[in-house]
Amino acid sequence: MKMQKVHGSGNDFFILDQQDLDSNLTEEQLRELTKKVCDRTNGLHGGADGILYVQEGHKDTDGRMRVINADGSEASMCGNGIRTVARYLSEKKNLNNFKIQTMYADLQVKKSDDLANGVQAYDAEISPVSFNAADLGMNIGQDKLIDGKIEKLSPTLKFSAVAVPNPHLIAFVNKEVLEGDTLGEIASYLNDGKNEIFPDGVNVSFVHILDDKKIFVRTFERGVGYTNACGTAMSASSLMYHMLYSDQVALEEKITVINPGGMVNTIVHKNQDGNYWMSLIGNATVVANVEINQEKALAGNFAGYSWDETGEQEKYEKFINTIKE
Ligand SMILES: N[C@H](CCC[C@H](N)C(=O)O)C(=O)O
Repeated sequence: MKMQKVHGSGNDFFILDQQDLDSNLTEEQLRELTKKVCDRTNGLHGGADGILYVQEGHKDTDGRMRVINADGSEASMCGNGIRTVARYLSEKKNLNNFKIQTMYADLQVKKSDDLANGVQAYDAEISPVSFNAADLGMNIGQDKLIDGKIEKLSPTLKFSAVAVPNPHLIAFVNKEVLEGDTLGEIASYLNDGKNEIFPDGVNVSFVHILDDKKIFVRTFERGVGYTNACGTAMSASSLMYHMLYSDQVALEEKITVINPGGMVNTIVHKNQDGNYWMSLIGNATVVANVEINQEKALAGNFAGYSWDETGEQEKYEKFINTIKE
């Protein structure tokens, strides 16, 4: 079985093309394989944040992406991941501008200018966007939450909840709170599988405004925990930045989003129907091509796999060092 180890802004995944399977996987096997492969301690070569499962897409698309989190749960979307799947399909089918089928939408993706030597980039549509509690799986006694309090979570912080379409809870904070433990405490509670506010969990992000049109986003992801970056979270945070600080950033203006794993650019759009959607532009790095015995991997036995590095990771790290200066 072949896979690619990839990342977008340091949010790392294995891409598994259904065509490369030794034998078809049941739904349960796909979840089990993901949990075993992604385990940071006993997994494949240091594990990953999830598996991006690629299949043939339906009409008017050139592929389908399913997102399986490291804990085996399935998500409706992955912003960093879809850029890497866009690159995978672009190179496999010689495409530059096409659509990828996801759980709730066929999303436009296109190759973007390299960010630096050897750092390829793609531009992905992030949509649909909803503020409705039902789309968020949120129970707070009201239908929307935009810059409002959830007293049970914090007496001071104000939150916004938006589905893109996976669910995000976002708070704008100062540097001290950004770097503190509050994010992990709130997110661990909301993803404990027992709380009544988000019974199905939620991705939680703290956002700190660095400068005009420049934000830092730190995310604790549903189904994973802290990640280097979360593409849908950075897109959702950019939308809330525009909505709550429209004096700083208007529609169609490029926002620079810094995260622990690197950076992306985002643009907030509004279509004729008045619906928001975002562009998420950032790296799509292939770290290595991997070959492993499928049956062994399903049993969590990773002896004897092949790991063929592309050399792109060191070019990505060189690029990151330039933006951190
Ligand atoms: N953990 C997310 C899915 C992965 C999203 C993230 N990796 C991204 O880049 O958008 C969820 O359960 O909704």
